[in-house]
Amino acid sequence: MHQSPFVPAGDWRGQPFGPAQPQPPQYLLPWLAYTGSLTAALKHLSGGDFSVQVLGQSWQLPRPEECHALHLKRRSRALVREVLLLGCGQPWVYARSVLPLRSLQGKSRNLRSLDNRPLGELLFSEPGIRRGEIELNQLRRNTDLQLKGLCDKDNCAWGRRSTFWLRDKPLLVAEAFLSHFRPEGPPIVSNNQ
Ligand SMILES: C=C(O[C@@H]1C=C(C(=O)O)C=C[C@H]1O)C(=O)O
Repeated sequence: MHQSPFVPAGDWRGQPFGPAQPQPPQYLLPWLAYTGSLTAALKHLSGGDFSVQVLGQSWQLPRPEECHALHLKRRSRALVREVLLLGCGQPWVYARSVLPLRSLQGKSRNLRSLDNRPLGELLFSEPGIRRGEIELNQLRRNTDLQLKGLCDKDNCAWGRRSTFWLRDKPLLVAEAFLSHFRPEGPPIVSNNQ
């Protein structure tokens, strides 16, 4: 049984976080709020030394909070894709995408067989793609798994999630920025990406 390396530590919340909430580190704020393609920004930051490592991609029952976000009935199955995005050979981002069957029909069927092509390259090439609100959360590492170099001492990573609408069908994408990810500035995208 595939175990997910991360689970949400709290509730997903829109921005800005209230003063009583734990605050993300300053250097991550522009990356957590970034509405463009994270893939394109990571490719620029890594000087092109970027790759996707697929941890798992299978038809599953999404988590209750994912079903709620996708307005899915509780017993609906979805294609759950979990990846690590690596920059300069280091794991920079963990991503979990939940793709309902009804969103993977017709022209969107190609999303079923992405392999190690980045989901973002396909989504952001679609002229009609829309992105909903970005919500933030801390994701807690599943300590049953021996995934090294992913979190700081508190076993948590700051993450975000948003729903993409492709041909009016929802896709839920969550990303967590890992301990190796230490950008010196905000996301920048090269002109040719
Ligand atoms: C949505 C994007 O796609 C990225 C690539 C993913 C993948 O290949 O599974 C998942 C989430 C994103 O980090 C993006 O680039 O913004």
